[in-house]
Amino acid sequence: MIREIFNSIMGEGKYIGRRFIFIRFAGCPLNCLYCDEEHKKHVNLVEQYPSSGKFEKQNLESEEDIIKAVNKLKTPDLFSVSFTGGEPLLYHKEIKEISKILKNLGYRTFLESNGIFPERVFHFDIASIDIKLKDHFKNIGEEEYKKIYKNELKTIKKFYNMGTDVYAKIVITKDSKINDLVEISKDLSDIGDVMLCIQPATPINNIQPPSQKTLFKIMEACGEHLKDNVMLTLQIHKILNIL
Ligand SMILES: C[S@@+](CC[C@H](N)C(=O)[O-])C[C@H]1O[C@@H](n2cnc3c(N)ncnc32)[C@H](O)[C@@H]1O
Ligand SMILES: Nc1nc2[nH]cc(C(=O)O)c2c(=O)[nH]1
Ligand code: SF4
Ligand SMILES: [Mg+2]
Repeated sequence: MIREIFNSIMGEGKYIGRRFIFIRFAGCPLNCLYCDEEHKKHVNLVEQYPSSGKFEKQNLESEEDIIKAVNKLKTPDLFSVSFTGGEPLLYHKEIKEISKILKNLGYRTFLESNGIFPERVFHFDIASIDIKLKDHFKNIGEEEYKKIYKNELKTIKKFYNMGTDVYAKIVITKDSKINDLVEISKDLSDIGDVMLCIQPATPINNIQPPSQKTLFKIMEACGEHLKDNVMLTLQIHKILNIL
C-alpha cells in the first residue's frame, strides 16, 4: 500500500513552500505522460529523519506503524500531512481511518489526487485535485477523457460543497490547448471560489513546458472566468533538489 513517508517542503500548488509530511501510496489507474513518480512498487520506505533524504524499510502494515512514522518525522514548522501517490484514493478506506487518527492528534490533512473517484471523497482539510488534459495521455479516446474530466469536476464540487479548502491544479505542456483551459476555467468558476494552479510541466521524457509568452496568455485567458483565482506554480522541490 505505501511507497514512502518523508518530510519535505511542499513543491506544488496553493501551499507551495509550506513544510509537509508526505505519505505516498503505491499504484495509479492513470498513466500521465509527464508523471514524475515511480509509484508502482509497495516498498514501505520511511525517511530516517526529517529532510535526510535517506530511507529505511519499515513495517507499515498497521495504522499504528504509519502514525508512529509520521510522528517521528514531525518538525516544528510542519503545516500538514499529504496523502499522495500514485493515486491515494485507491486506498480510501485505509486513509479514512489514518486521517481520522491524525486529525485527533492535531494534524492538518491534505489530499493530492487525480480526482477520478468522486464516490470515494471524504473529509480532508485541504484537497488539491489535478485536472488532466487530453495531451497528458497517449491517444486517449474522447469518451474516456470526458469521463475522467467529469469525475474530476464532480470531486472538486463535492469537496467545495463540504467546505473543504479545495483547489485545482493543471500541468501545462507545450501541447496544451488554451481553449481547453478556458473551458475548464469556466466550469471551475461555475462551482465557486476555486483557485486554479497552472503548473508548467517539469521536462521529463519528451514532455516540455510551454513558452513564457504562452504561460502569460494562458493565465490571462483563465482569468477571464476565474478573475484572480489563477496562480502559476513551479515544482520548487525540483529547483531545490529536495524530495
Ligand atoms: C505524482 S501525482 C500523485 C497524486 C495524483 N495521482 C495526481 O496526479 O495529482 C502528484 C502531482 O505531481 C505533479 N507532477 C507530476 N509530474 C510532474 C511534472 N513532470 N511536472 C509538473 N508536475 C508534475 C502533478 O501535478 C500531480 O498532481
Ligand atoms: N516536495 C514535494 N512536493 C510535492 N507536492 C506534491 C508532490 C507529489 O508527488 O504528490 C510532491 C513531492 O513529491 N515533493
Ligand atoms: S494520476 Fe498522478 S500518479 Fe497517476 S500517472 Fe498521473 S500524475 Fe502520476
Ligand atoms: Mg512528487
